[in-house]
Parts: sequence; structure tokens; C-alpha cells
Amino acid sequence: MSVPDCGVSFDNVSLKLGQQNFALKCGFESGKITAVVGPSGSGKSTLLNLVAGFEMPDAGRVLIGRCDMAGLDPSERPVSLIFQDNNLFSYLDIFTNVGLGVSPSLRLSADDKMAIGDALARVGLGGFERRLPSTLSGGERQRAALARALVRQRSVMLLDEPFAALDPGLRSGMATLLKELHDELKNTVLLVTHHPDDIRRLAHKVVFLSNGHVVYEGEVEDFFAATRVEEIRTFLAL
Ligand SMILES: Nc1ncnc2c1ncn2[C@@H]1O[C@H](COP(=O)(O)OP(=O)(O)OP(=O)(O)O)[C@@H](O)[C@H]1O
Repeated sequence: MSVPDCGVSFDNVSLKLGQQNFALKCGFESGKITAVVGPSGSGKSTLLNLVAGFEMPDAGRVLIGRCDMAGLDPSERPVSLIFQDNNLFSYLDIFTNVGLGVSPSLRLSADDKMAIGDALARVGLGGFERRLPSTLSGGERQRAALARALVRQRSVMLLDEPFAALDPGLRSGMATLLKELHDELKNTVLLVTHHPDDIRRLAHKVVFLSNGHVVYEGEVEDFFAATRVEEIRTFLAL
């Protein structure tokens, strides 16, 4: 399984939501995992929403590769999403939930069905095809969401605190799985997290937001040394 090479850029993006002004200028390198971090309310989810197409800039451009995303609906963007609450449909079995990643109308070819079975096996859910989400543990549900993102084969993957509801053992297992899959797919991943451990074990790069602005963009090692920035010191509990 491989996906095309594609980075994400924010070219002087601005928008206002309620009382909050956002001014975002940053890049997410193709084929790398970038941790998107910052205090609560700093704009991390908004940044992902701008890439996914759930929010539109008032000015500036969001680009995927060289392509301006303006005017493209979420379904038209080369993006897959995994959120904290995994967004599985409770009344559909796991196979069907993953199938929705391939085709929203569930018109599935024999190859599609094989790819769904492979993705489920890949995340350790072989044999779970006919189970309803409510019969799975939190970690298993997140793995099903990961399988759904995998079968979409989109070049950009957006993860908004995907491990937040998991206990430390499951967090670590999901992180290892995500890393393995990324090594295989080499997709561009934007990972929102509150945990320095996730940055250390998963990320190649860091974008740190504060109050709707990017206050740090760079390598992981430099981020942990960037203690001159007060918000980063607070985040790292230094
Ligand atoms: N639709 C909206 N209308 C009004 N204000 C909004 C809207 N969406 C976000 N905001 C505000 O923008 C700011 C950034 O929100 P966002 O959810 O992006 O932050 P976050 O960094 O993801 O926070 P958290 O870590 O708590 O999830 C917050 O002050 C929030 O209240």
C-alpha cells in the first residue's frame, strides 16, 4: 500500500472565529509526522479543520501539495481523519464502518472487500468484521478508525488526539502501530497531541501554536531545547 507524496502549507491564512483571531503561516513536510501542539484553545483543532475543509480561511491559502484547497469540499480533499471519539457509526458493524472509508455509498468491489479485510488484519482486528462498535474496547475502536483511514489511501492523515481516551498501555500500542503504518505509507501526518511523549516517540517535526499563531516550527530535538519560549516551557512543565 502506498500513497502519493503531498505536503501541506498554510500561506498567510487568517480567520476569525468568535473572539479568536487566527494568523497561520507554516508548512507540514511531505511524508513526515508533524506534532501540532499548544495550550488548550490555541487553535490546534481549527488548524486541522482548515486542512479538512470544515473551516475556510477569511484570507490566505491552504495548499496540499501545490493545489489550493479553496472551494473544495471535505470529501474532495486528499485527507483522512481520526478524531478522539473515532466517529464510528454505532449501528453498523466494523467491516461496514471501514467500508465507508472506501465508498460512502458502500458500493464495494471484490478488491475493496479484500482491502478492508487486509486493513482490519493489519490493525489486529481480523475476525472483528461483524462486531458492532459497542462490543469493542476503546483501543479496538480506535484501531478500527485507523483501518478506515488506511483504506482511504489519502496522502494526508489528520489525527486529533487519537489516543486521548486510551490508557497508557493502549496509547503506547496505538502509537507503535501508527509509526509502523507510517513507515510503510510515508503519508503526511498532522498529529494533535497534549503529550510530550507522543512527540518524542512519533514526530519528526513540531508546530507549536499559541493564541491562534505559530510560535515554533521546527525539528523535535530543537523543540525540546526551545525553553526560551514561555508557552513551550509551560507545556513541557519546566
Ligand atoms: N466555531 C467557533 N466559533 C467560535 N469560536 C470558536 C469556534 N471554533 C473555535 N473557536 C475558538 O477558537 C479557539 C481555538 O479553538 P480550537 O478548538 O482550535 O483550540 P485547540 O487548541 O484545539 O484547543 P483544545 O486543546 O482545548 O482542544 C478557542 O478559543 C475556541 O473557543
